[in-house]
Amino acid sequence: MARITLKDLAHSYSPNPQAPSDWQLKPTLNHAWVDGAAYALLGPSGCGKSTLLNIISGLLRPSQGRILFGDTDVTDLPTAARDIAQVFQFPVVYDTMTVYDNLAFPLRNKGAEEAYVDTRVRSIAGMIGMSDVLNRKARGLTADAKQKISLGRGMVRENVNAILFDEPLTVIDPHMKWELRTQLKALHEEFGHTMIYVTHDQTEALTFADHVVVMSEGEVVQIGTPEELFERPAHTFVGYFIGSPGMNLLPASIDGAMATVEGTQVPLAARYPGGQGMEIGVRPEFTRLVEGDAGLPVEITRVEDVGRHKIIRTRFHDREINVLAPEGAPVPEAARRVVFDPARVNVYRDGWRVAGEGQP
Ligand SMILES: Nc1ncnc2c1ncn2[C@@H]1O[C@H](COP(=O)(O)OP(=O)(O)OP(=O)(O)O)[C@@H](O)[C@H]1O
Repeated sequence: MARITLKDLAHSYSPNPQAPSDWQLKPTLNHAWVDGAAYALLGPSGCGKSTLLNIISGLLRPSQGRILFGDTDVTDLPTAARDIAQVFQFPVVYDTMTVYDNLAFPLRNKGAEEAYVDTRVRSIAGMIGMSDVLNRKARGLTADAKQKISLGRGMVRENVNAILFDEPLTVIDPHMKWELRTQLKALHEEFGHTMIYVTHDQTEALTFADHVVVMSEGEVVQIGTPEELFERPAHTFVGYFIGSPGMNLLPASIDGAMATVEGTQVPLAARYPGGQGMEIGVRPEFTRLVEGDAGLPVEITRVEDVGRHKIIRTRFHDREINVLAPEGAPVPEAARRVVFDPARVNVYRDGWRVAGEGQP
């Protein structure tokens, strides 16, 4: 296992990049990813997740910068020399081999002793729920089962530098996804591999990873724990992209501990520097619909029942403000204002979070 360092990294598929949009990974990425941690690369389609993963795996050489595993510079090493395991979107299994032999393959390939192979294969088979079918040929198994074998093969070697997963649950039945995500997390906790997991699905990222790397348009906009991304999104993109629905964002002017939105004052929990291009952001979880004269005047446009919660969609001038209310809570007829929990309001300038006085 290894710490992974991205040093002054950038990538363009064009041979002669000029404009910022010519860079698929914008100059420059500098990060050190902790040995033994589980990372998710999360972002919408086209933001550069696979490009970054392919640079880490050695399928792609970066246009600029270096990549280190521990203290070893691997930038010029091919994939085979990087000692990594990979799990792709679609199953990579040998149909004519048994499940057992498929799982054993990466170990035998490295010349492992058969006694060790046997212990390891049985342990992994137990964790992916395939102990009963070890002697069956992979041919004829469902796509789900084959992808479980792929996950098992990715996990079977103990001494890899990292395990890379590229949208590995795409072919898995929705009801199995939850189970496999949970199993992957358990496998990570048990074996402590450095894992990097690419997904555009926030639920997958947030349940699997200790550290979520949020990407947008070729940039890493935040690396944080699921809690940090929820509580303190570093960029409005993170606030909006993560959460269901995402963060409410409103242009505002800021004066000390008071924001003004379309002429209405909104109290903040700390003093902030003012400036141009300011916005406040507050999650629907910390937004309430109230009666009376305090708060932002809104019109309720729709109420959606989504299981344990209700999403109340409201309109404020030309913007939507969403309110999350408990399932059973009535929507008061006379409620025509929304208020925010001041401690949960984040302030942004030009899209980036500004810390209030005394705040992290
Ligand atoms: N071989 C290539 N040549 C040119 N452009 C490419 C190539 N591969 C990817 N791109 C472009 O680079 C950008 C980033 O693509 P990438 O596949 O890394 O994104 P992603 O976040 O993994 O998206 P997805 O989830 O759709 O795979 C996209 O605009 C894509 O069109």
